[in-house]
Amino acid sequence: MPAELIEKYFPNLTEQQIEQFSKLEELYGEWNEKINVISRKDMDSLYEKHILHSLGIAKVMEFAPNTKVLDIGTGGGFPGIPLAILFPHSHFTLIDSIGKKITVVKEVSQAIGLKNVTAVHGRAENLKEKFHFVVSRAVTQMPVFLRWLKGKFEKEQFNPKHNGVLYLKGGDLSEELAGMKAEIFELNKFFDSEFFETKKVVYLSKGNFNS
Ligand SMILES: C[S@@+](CC[C@H](N)C(=O)[O-])C[C@H]1O[C@@H](n2cnc3c(N)ncnc32)[C@H](O)[C@@H]1O
Repeated sequence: MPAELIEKYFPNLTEQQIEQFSKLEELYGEWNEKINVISRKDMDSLYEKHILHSLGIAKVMEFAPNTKVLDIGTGGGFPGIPLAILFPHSHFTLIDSIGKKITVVKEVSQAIGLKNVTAVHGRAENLKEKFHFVVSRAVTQMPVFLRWLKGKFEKEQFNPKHNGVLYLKGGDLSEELAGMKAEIFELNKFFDSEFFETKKVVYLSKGNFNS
């Protein structure tokens, strides 16, 4: 079962979490027939390239209960849905500017019984809510992304150890992150596969953006 790949790296999953991860293959397979949410060539490696990749964030940050997390440009639900399965006591708001992708997020979340996901159709820069963390994967260049974060963090709740941005990136980041105080975590330290050789989690705490 492909969900075994997830158990290999996250051995403390509950039965419910294992079932939820297991169901994703069929659900995304069905949705991909109707709407192209995941590139078709990647469907065979859904668990590695999308689910485990999304969970790279969980190797860097363990979200405490009641943490509010925003996933900007979630597409079909990455990294938000895998993280919401892994952290059932945190709340995840998944936003995308394309309505049909948000339909997929809503349907998949409902089908696996996720109670901690809110799916929003809209542009991230227009969202007025406040969060503790922002996560994202493959949406835009960091300087643009940082502008979208204005007003997204509660000032009085801001604690640099417990708030910030976790961004999944590939390739060379030196130019994009020039002048920023970023911590970079190489995912091949956590996951044993060629796919992760160039993949990283960029962690930005306050000081890099106008909260
Ligand atoms: C390349 S896809 C990545 C989707 C997903 N994060 C993933 O890794 O599979 C980028 C997504 O960002 C969304 N997007 C782009 N600009 C946005 C904005 N300003 N607000 C919300 N979503 C946006 C697009 O609609 C698209 O679904």
